[in-house]
Amino acid sequence: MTTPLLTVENLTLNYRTGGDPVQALRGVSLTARAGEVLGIVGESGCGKSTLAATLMGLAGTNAEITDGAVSFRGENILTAREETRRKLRGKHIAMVFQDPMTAFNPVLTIGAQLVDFQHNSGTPKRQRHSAARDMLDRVGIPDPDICMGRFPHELSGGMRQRAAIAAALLMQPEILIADEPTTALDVTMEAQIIHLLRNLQSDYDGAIIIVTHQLGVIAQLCDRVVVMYAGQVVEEADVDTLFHAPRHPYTKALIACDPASLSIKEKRLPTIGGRPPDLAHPPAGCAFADRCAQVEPICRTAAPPRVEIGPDHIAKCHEAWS
Ligand SMILES: Nc1ncnc2c1ncn2[C@@H]1O[C@H](COP(=O)(O)OP(=O)(O)OP(=O)(O)O)[C@@H](O)[C@H]1O
Repeated sequence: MTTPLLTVENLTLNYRTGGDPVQALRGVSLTARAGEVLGIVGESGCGKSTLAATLMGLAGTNAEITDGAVSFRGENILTAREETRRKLRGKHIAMVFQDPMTAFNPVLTIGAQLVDFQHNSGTPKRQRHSAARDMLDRVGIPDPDICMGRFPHELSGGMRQRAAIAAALLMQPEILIADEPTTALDVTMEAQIIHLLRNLQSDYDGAIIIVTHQLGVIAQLCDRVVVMYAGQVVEEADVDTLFHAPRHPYTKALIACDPASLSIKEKRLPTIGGRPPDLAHPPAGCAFADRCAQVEPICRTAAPPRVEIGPDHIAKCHEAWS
């Protein structure tokens, strides 16, 4: 097993609101290892984006981390000085967002921005220019020289996302976090970006973390998967085990109720009856109990244990063995 690059331990985060705090992350633990693609999947509101932002040291201003650690190569990002965090973000951990426009300044050309993103690299401008051009080529932009002179709005959505991936990769980060990288794209573009990310993975030594609500993206891209529900990790497994031998009733329901969702054409997670709990008042027992087909009385009163089903396979459930 390779050493973890990033370790998240018992991460607990509340959003301060006018009323009771929203408990967006409730004891999240996971690891991302060099050379793997880790998927984080769950329905809207389960805490995926909060987790991704916190991994970048970018939790919102009303977010309060009340417990836990996020360690990159052994250093806790959460307690590091802002300068260290900025360096980590610029050089070691990069992020690609759902809307690639957010990666770029609309009034500067793609080339000017890609050159500028490397300003801390210490290399001369001409070298940065050719590194930018080569990276656009590597992410499959057909005419990188022309693209360098274009403004962001002059590119199609798919090309813009490629350019955003190029921007993220320019500093050769050890961790690439992609938050819903294909959600804003049409099916054809989406397939192309998945293909690109899969190809990148083969010659990338770092870890790629994909945050998505699409099981199809997970199935096509990931080595290992973390399933989140109501601010917690409810199951973690390698991708084959997750799809063929899921142990948490939430994962089972997602997969069983709509096998077609494994196609990337399906943009939504399959719907299962009921709704997740209000994270300002999560229940004492299992957060999934009200929607669970296997619910037992204990599920309503006691928090489920973290059960180790096998190597690298855990499920947080009272009924994980049934
Ligand atoms: N700034 C904020 N202030 C208060 N509550 C917030 C804030 N941001 C997110 N939340 C709440 O925290 C919980 C987790 O939200 P988050 O956006 O991380 O989930 P998500 O799984 O990424 O959902 P989506 O896919 O819809 O973005 C939700 O209940 C959400 O309403």
